[in-house]
Amino acid sequence: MDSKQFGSESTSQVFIASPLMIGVGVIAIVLLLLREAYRTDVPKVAGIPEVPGGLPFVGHLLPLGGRQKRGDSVIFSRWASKLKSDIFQIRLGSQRAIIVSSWPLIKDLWVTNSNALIDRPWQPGFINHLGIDISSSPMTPTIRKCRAAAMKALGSPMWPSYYHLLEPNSVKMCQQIYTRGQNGKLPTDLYPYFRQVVTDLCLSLTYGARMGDIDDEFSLQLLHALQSITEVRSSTEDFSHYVPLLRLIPKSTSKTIAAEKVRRRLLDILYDQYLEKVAKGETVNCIVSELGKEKLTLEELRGTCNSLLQAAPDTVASGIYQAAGWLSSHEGRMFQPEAYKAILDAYDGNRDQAWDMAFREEKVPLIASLYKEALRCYSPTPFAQGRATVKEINYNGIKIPKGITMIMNAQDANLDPRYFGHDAAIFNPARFIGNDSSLPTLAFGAGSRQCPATNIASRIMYAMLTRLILAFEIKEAKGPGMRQPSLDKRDFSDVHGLVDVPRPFDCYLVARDPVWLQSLSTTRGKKA
Ligand code: HEM
Repeated sequence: MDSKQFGSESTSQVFIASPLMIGVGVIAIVLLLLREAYRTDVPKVAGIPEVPGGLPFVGHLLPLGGRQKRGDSVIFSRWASKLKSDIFQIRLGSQRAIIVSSWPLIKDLWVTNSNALIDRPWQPGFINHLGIDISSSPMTPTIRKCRAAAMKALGSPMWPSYYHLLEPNSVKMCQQIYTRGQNGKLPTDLYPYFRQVVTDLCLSLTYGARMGDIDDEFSLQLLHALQSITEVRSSTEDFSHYVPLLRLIPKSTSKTIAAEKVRRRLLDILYDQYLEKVAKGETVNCIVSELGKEKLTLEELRGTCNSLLQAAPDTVASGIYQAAGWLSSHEGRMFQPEAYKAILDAYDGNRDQAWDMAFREEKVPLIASLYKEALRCYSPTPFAQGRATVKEINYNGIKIPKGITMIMNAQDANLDPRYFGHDAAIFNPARFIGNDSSLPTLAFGAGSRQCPATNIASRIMYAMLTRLILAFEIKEAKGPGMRQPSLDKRDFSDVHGLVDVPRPFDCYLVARDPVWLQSLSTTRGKKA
């Protein structure tokens, strides 16, 4: 056989093999696509209605993730009404999820069956870039240890060591608002102020750092990175987190990877600063200094710190901000004199004492009720955060299988007239007076993975609102270019991930007593 012959034979062999291979390939791909199109991690659950119209591959993802300029809670709520059912199932790509929207059902499942709902669903393409992350991980032994360390750092025995941060920061905040806003002549956006106070606390309790220790650019970069990660967490925006086939397409980078790189670099700087302080002989009390004592590895400690820093700034700031937005509205302005009087009455008219005690006790039922109502009406995390079952639950004869995603529609339940009465849609600041329930709203979730910061976040909200009302009259900023607060309970944010960041608004803050305000010391009470 000459070389020419050999060449032509080889070509014809390839020519014969190719259609066969292509045919087999096409059949394999079609079969794979058919299998993938409707495959879910857990089969359809009998006895729970499914939202009709689920598409191949993506299931019910299409209207979610803010693609209709509405949060997932609002879409869930529409589906619940259409199906006339407080419990239904959907397909998030290949992830089957059960959505629950009534208070009694959520209580039965999240609280009564707390142990069965202790895991979090895995969000591939997100969580694998974050390292240890309490909020998004199943309850592994590592997460259990980190969560215990977080609970300890956030527990009430630790609060006295945080007063020396919160108290001066909130004084500084009020004095800055007064000066920069020229005592109500210029409009003020309160959000950055609230976020600053909470971030400073969290930096201190995690890495022993302060916002003041670091320049503005650093804080802004850190806050931006934290917010970018929060926007992706539990979000249905990115199909590839739910559709396995899409994860086969290589991604050179993503928003999460970029934000995590920045977050890691900045937190490494904070960690190095901590080590420098220790090397100089300073005593720094923070979570990182517990290394060794808590039997956590360095990576676990960092994971704990990152999880707290990640969860805190926007949630707490969002809660206080919406309360302040309502206070600046027409109804809120009518309420302010009553709130001011209630605070003074609780302290026999002693304004200094009322100011001093704001972080130390919740003595004014009306203010406690105000922050709870703000959290009810404007839940910063409207669909809490998904859970995954670790065992089968038999619920009224329905078998909810192990491994399924469970999502509470906290926003819907918080606004449910069947639970809160005919005026559930109205912001009533006195609603929670006399209600000492340990679960007044579902803003912090419920059960085994309820927010570990529920109490401290509530106290911060209480104290910040008390001080704001003592210091200022808050007025709506009207006129050209002025932004009004978004007070629609189901539409106050343009961010549709896990945390709703309220739309910005302006207000005027007029000091009730400028001399008194300026006389306040950033230590405690009045300047000497
Ligand atoms: C008003 C403020 C806050 C709100 C509305 C809020 C809301 C929530 C919600 C709904 C969850 C999920 C709960 C569940 O699955 O049942 C959660 C979890 C969590 N929150 Fe908060 N949170 C707030 C403030 C904070 C703060 C200040 C921190 C830290 C300093 C924090 C740290 C965490 C952590 C670490 C988790 C994960 C717990 C786990 O998965 O075991 N949160 N939060």
